Amino acid sequence: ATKMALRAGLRSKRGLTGVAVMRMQSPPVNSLNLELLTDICIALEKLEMDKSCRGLIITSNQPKVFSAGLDILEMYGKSPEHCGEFWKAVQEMWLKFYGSNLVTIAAINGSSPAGGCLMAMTCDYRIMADNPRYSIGLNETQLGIVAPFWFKDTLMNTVGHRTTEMALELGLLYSPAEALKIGMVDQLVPEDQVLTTATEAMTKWLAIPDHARQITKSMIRKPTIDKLMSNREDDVKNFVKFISKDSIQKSLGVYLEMLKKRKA
Ligand SMILES: CCCCCCCCCCC/C=C/C(=O)SCCNC(=O)CCNC(=O)[C@H](O)C(C)(C)COP(=O)(O)OP(=O)(O)OC[C@H]1O[C@@H](n2cnc3c(N)ncnc32)[C@H](O)[C@@H]1OP(=O)(O)O
Repeated sequence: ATKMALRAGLRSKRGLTGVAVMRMQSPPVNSLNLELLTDICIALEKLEMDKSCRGLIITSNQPKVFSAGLDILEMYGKSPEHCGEFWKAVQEMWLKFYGSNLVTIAAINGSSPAGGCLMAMTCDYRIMADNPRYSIGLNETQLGIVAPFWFKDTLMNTVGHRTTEMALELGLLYSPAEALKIGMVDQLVPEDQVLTTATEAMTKWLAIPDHARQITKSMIRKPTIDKLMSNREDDVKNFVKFISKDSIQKSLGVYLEMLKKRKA
């Protein structure tokens, strides 16, 4: 049986029509594997074609975690062919979200490292739970891996050049308060208010005529999207070559062990 990895539906409560809520529910930590990425892309594609849908809130059904980022098990000990397929799915998710015509809001109700942070940053607006135990950021270098140029571009477009240098080179994970300070997230609220606040924020964004907002969004994001679009195949090749290196595989193995030991 196929596992439902997310729920998407159009809500009509409190006068808020045309807004879908996508809840990632891939236990234990919503790590982005091929199945979840594919489900997310298909759901977004359907919403994008649905004329009654104008906005999307993405959140998590897992406690304490928005998304643990890319599933390391999809990149560790796998064939080059598998790694290539996986990377295409990551690219697809980014392209669909970053270029979405919908108003997209991330309701970040838990930690959101690496690919989880990337996903949140593709949205138009980010609301995070004000819990100092949670963290968000692009921590790739801490795993001994390198975030590709389009991860870097997304971060730079969000927080600026100097902050990106520090954040990316040091692989920094920020507390919600720090993330707000550097502009990685836009608003902090108590944990139980993340979704309602996202709904309120959505009302403000939906007050703008769609065509004007969409053209403006595209004008700002298109150069970044085009850069990946014109380099997709090379980017896959680079990823496969990089991730297949013995030294990188070793780093990933050590990191996975560390995650397990930390738990014990
Ligand atoms: C020259 C340039 C070329 C460039 C080419 C490209 C190069 C490659 C670029 C790749 C980009 C990668 C992006 C990523 O997203 S990598 C993933 C990074 N993610 C992390 O570092 C997060 C790790 N996880 C955590 O910190 C915690 O799990 C978290 C805070 C999210 C939750 O903590 P919690 O205590 O609630 O949960 P546990 O740690 O106990 O985890 C539960 C189980 O889940 C496993 N787990 C966690 N995260 C992942 C993951 N990302 N992938 C796979 N598995 C994960 C964890 O091991 C536990 O498993 P067990 O129950 O079996 O022990």
